[in-house]
Amino acid sequence: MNAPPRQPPLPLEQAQARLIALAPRLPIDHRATAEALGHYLAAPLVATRTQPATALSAMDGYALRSADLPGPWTVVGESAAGHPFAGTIAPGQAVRISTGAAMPAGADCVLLQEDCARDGAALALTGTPPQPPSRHIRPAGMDFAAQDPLLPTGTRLGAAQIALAIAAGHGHVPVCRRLRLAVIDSGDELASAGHALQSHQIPASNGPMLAAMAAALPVDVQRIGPVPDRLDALAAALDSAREADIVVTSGGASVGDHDLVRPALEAVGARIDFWRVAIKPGKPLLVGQRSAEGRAAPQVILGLPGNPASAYVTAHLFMLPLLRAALGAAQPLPSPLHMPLAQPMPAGGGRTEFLRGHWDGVSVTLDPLQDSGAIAPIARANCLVQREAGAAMQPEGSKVPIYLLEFGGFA
Ligand SMILES: Nc1nc2c(c(=O)[nH]1)N[C@H]1C(S)=C(S)[C@@H](COP(=O)(O)OP(=O)(O)OC[C@H]3O[C@@H](n4cnc5c(N)ncnc54)[C@H](O)[C@@H]3O)O[C@H]1N2
Ligand code: MOO
Repeated sequence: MNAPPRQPPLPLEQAQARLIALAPRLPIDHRATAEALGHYLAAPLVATRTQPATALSAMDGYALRSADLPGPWTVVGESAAGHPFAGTIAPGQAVRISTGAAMPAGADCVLLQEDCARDGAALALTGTPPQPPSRHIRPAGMDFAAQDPLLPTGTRLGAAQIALAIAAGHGHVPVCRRLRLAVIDSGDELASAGHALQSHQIPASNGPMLAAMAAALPVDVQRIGPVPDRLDALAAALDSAREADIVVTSGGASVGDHDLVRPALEAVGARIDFWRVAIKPGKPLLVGQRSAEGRAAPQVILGLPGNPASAYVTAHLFMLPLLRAALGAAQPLPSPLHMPLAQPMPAGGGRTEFLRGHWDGVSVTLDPLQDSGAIAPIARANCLVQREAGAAMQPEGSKVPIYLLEFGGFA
């Protein structure tokens, strides 16, 4: 049998760009805005209304004409939030006004109630008038005006973006449909969580970890496995994942006799796009694609290494960016912060590394245990620290690129 030509591992950025270019674009759906949390806008958000639609008071007090300062005035009515004053203010008149209430016609000034005294309908200035007189007025369109572009395509909808879309008049927003992700644990040594273990077994922790990482995105996860190290079993697992937009496997991606993800992919007719990336941990990462009848876009299969830290790091660098790209994110890749080291960082090796670390808000400490098979360090880390291949030793205080991890550390 001819061995496949062995390409050198791809540089990280090249591998990420190739994977993102394969991301299946999902059909667009119009979802109720209040239910679109975590989705990405599939079109720019444009205001359909003006906010505020009319000038409002920002404080509780009295609306009046600044030309009449320093008073006195006669209070002729009230403007409360949702209940505007119907008339027009004439010279010498004032209207009781509350925060968020419409400015009456003719008024151009709000006097704080703390700066005046009222006796029946008589109102007198006791403090300092506002400077400028319009200080406590929110003009019409202060926030946005109808037709204003508010958010670009690819913006993630969090709480504030949902508030803006609702305020801008969008009861529904265009977003992709939810993504279908299949996560396959593979390895003869794996047992499902909760099962009694023999000494040669370990709990299958990667699948739940990867599903949890995807949970913040609009993704429905199908968990498969643990699947034994047999070609037919892996091919059957891949077959049961045929409806998924994206399949993520963990384990069996390396060069051992029982590393069968690659042959299984070939057995189910997938095309391997690339295998191996020059990063540590995570080198044996595998990317393939398969087309199927009735499928608009080929399914992407991402084979992550089995070592838990390798799976965790590659899920941050590849799985989440792939999911975000498929969901229409403008910026699918994570961006680093640059933070000072609390300790010297030893020289780099032959691959770009992602060390498990802890940022305490001031500086970054590297975890003493960097074995890619260790789970405790990924659970206490709140950041990944990037060290370039061949980097010289970096002294304490040097700024290094770090990637913050959600739910990281003991916080
Ligand atoms: N001769 C070589 N050996 C290895 C190489 C190499 O280049 N030459 N690469 C090493 C690197 S780097 C990595 S990373 C690992 C990855 O191997 P696999 O992706 O084939 O993973 P497995 O061998 O199946 O498992 C590795 C390790 O992880 C544990 N594991 C697997 N799945 C899970 C899971 N779902 N939950 C928890 N733990 C899991 C598994 O028990 C093993 O301990 O290969 C090196 N070898
Ligand atoms: O690249 Mo492997 O992921 O070092 O352990």
